[in-house]
Amino acid sequence: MTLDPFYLIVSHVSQLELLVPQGVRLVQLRIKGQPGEEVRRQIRRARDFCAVHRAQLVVNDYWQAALDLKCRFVHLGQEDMETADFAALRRAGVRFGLSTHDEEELDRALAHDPAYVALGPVYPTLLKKMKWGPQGLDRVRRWKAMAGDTPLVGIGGLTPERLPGLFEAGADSAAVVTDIATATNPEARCTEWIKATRAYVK
Ligand SMILES: Cc1ncc(COP(=O)(O)OP(=O)(O)O)c(N)n1
Ligand SMILES: Cc1ncsc1CCOP(=O)(O)O
Ligand SMILES: [Mg+2]
Repeated sequence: MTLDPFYLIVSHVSQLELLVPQGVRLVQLRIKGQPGEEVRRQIRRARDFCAVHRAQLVVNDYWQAALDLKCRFVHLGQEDMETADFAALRRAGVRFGLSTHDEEELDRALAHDPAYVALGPVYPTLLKKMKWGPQGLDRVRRWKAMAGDTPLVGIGGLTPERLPGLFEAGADSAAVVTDIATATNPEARCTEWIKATRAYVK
């Protein structure tokens, strides 16, 4: 499976509705700290919006809601993997991407035959406190070699300026939250990302 090289991550469906029409092909809805009903309302809205705009929606964390609402793709972290029903996801044909931060996690993730593995944080991130320091581009290179045919997503502290290094190191896709969410003009910044990643479409 080929992944678009630009992987946008948003925290609310309204951001998705603002940015996807710029030409985003791969977008994750990463909702935190909301009641279940609100989460499902946003997932439903994102699902329908992405279908109209031919963007691939990835639902973060809420794999059961994704199954119930007939979404096709989820992202799971290591803790999420402990509770996820992989058999049910497979039966429903729901693809999944998995977070990894060290080699043990990478081995565990690859054993599930995911649609991609993500490595982060490649650079320092402001989004959340993490127990891992910046992984760096050598680690991206190593992950690419170990992941074989499984696509590799880089995440954490990415900016358009950092993309050539990331892709040269072997990443297939670059995921971003902060650089776009905190931009003075997120739409314009999103367009910059789209332009900066087009050369890496496979
Ligand atoms: C593409 C991508 N990579 C990594 C993550 C992080 O997932 P996780 O470790 O479960 O942390 P939260 O995002 O749930 O806080 C991601 N969401 N997307
Ligand atoms: C959720 C997550 N997982 C690894 S880094 C990260 C933060 C997102 O990256 P950024 O906000 O720096 O673009
Ligand atoms: Mg998670």
